[in-house]
Amino acid sequence: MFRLLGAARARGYAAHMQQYLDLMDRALNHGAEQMDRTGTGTRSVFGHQMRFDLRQGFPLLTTKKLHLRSIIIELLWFLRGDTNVQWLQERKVSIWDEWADENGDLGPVYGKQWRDWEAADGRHIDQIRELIETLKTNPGSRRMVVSAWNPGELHAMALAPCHCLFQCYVANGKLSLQLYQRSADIFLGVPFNIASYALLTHILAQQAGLEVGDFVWTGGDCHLYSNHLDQAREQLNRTPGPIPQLEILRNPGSIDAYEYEDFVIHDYVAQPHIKAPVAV
Ligand SMILES: Nc1nc(=O)c2c([nH]1)NC[C@@H]1CN(c3ccc(C(=O)N[C@@H](CCC(=O)O)C(=O)O)cc3)CN21
Ligand SMILES: O=c1ccn([C@H]2C[C@H](O)[C@@H](COP(=O)(O)O)O2)c(=O)[nH]1
Repeated sequence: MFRLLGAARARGYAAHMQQYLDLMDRALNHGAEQMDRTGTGTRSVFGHQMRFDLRQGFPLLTTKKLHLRSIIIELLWFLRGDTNVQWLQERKVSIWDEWADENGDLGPVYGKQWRDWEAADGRHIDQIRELIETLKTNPGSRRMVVSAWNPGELHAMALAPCHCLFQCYVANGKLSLQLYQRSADIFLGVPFNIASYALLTHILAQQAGLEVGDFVWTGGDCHLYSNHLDQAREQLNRTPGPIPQLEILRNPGSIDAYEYEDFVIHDYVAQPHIKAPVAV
């Protein structure tokens, strides 16, 4: 009986992360060849959706080893409202270095827009605090949207937001979250983005006293860079492994009090890392 349940869960999970490989396969074999801002060239498709039932487990890619530490620290950095890479560098996370100026600044990117959106009338809007308040007091709301896409400040950002908007939804005590990602680097960025928003869903659910539901990933321009094609083929030859599980060791009582050490991933058995250059 337990063996059967385990097998069913593994099959469910294989379907879980198989969705990522399906997107990769679609771009590789049916994508349009495009030139892009970075001068690298891509194969891209427009419009794609994946759905991860977070009760089955945590959607961390097993067909290539991922550095979960960078993902957790980056999310905590967004939640701090921080937009300077110094805090990341002090924690040995270098994924934003290429885009920072000589002072480490990225301009008013995610952290700024999430925690301190400046309105035309001078108000400062903490979208994350307001979201948690609404999740607690009016979970049926259809307006639980957080946007990093601030057209008035795009010119000052080192990179326009890729994961630019998300919406929350509560039914039967379960929190679901859908992300709209306008531009998606399938090989490097997307595995990070899926894990990051799955983690955010767990954190928001904990703060609002809810269970987790689905994380829905919706992509706009979904592309494989031309210097990631061999790596993609290698990954497509691999089969997803069993589902890892996330444990949050304590409830720190506030969205602002999480620490890296609060998160533990269990049963993460991944195939070897595959290196790929990032397009700047
Ligand atoms: N072209 C491009 N793709 C991205 O995914 C991306 C950007 N640019 N610019 C902004 C951020 C930075 N992000 C990044 C940047 C680098 C890696 C990267 O090099 N990942 C390696 C090692 C990661 C580590 O050091 O932990 C990987 O193999 O996943 C991933 C995401 C996501 N974003
Ligand atoms: O979280 C992220 C951040 C960035 N990306 C990728 C998507 C694109 O390949 C580049 C951004 O270039 P644009 O010309 O601004 O679209 O970075 C990602 O996948 N995930």
